[in-house]
Amino acid sequence: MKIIDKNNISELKKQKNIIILGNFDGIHLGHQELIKRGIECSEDTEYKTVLYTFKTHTNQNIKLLTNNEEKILLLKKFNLDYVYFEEFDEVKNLSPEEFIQKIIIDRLHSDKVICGFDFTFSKNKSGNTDLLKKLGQEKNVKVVVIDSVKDESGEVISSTRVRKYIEDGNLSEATKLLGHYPIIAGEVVHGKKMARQMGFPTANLIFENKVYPPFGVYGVYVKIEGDNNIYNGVMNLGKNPTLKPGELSVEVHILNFDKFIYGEKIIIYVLEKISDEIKFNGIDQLVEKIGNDVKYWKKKVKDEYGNTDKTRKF
Ligand SMILES: Cc1cc2nc3c(=O)[nH]c(=O)nc-3n(C[C@H](O)[C@H](O)[C@H](O)COP(=O)(O)O)c2cc1C
Ligand SMILES: Nc1ncnc2c1ncn2[C@@H]1O[C@H](COP(=O)(O)OP(=O)(O)O)[C@@H](O)[C@H]1O
Repeated sequence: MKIIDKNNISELKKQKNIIILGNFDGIHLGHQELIKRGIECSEDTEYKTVLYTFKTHTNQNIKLLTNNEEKILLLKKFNLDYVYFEEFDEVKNLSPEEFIQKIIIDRLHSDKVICGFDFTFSKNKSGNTDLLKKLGQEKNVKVVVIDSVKDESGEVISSTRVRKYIEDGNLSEATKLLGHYPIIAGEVVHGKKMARQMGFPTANLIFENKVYPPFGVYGVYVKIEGDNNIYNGVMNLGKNPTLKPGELSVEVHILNFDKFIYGEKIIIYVLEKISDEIKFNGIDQLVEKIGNDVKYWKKKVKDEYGNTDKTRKF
């Protein structure tokens, strides 16, 4: 899977491409169905698959489930040929005709696109799937529109619903709609070097302006780039009221692990909440509390998550 943008696109001219269109925030089960259908359309043909998405989401007023790096990590498990990141500013004022001619046909060298039932495009979202089909006929571009994917109660799966579940702390429902655990990924940065002294070193990630579950301590899995193991861990997400008041952080203590991983990329899969963040008056109480969180999670992992590889949702 190659990551490309408009400056890095010459390869697309070597073949015809199927374009899979959307924002793809979260890569939930609806997105996954669309991707699979796009890949199916390319099978036994000379076509390559290009997932077309945006460097910045088309709606700038919402917090996102996934930054671009997280999106790429989640897309890796599909057999896509390319992921193309578009500058939204460049296409947002195009007319529907211009979008098809300049972007789909000329830029992406395509005559086949696939999108979801609610896809909109062009200036002021003036283009919808009907118009896309109509323009496609005129310009010899085949347009496939897939129906909405629903959950077991018949409700349409959407990024909006997943955002709400995560912000409300309903991680099991979010995981159902996503088809994978909610993830937090990034590069390990330096913290205040206090956690190690307490006996629980934590790998810190930058706290971003994105959708997070409510502040607190969570049981998680951790994957480190270049390391095939899946580690258990406990993550503290929040304000660190005892030691770093006012500082927002994401940090994870990885169980049975003792290596420096500064600068390395990790993915945290968030499973369930263990406890709230409490403000203590002394470090001893904090150390005891963290110890209890770790003990609780170790037991839970052993009793409930141990040997359940088949049910893990990565
Ligand atoms: C499992 C776990 C539970 C934590 N619970 C709390 C808590 O209840 N209250 C609190 O003020 N900080 C809590 N923390 C945060 C740490 O006390 C501390 O701020 C942090 O680990 C220092 O990190 P640093 O040295 O990496 O900067 C918790 C951390 C972990 C790993
Ligand atoms: N079990 C572990 N879990 C998380 N990080 C660990 C662990 N063992 C060693 N480390 C390393 O130690 C660092 C954390 O130590 P810590 O004292 O919390 O420093 P910092 O404040 O810089 O995060 C991590 O960034 C990582 O490189």
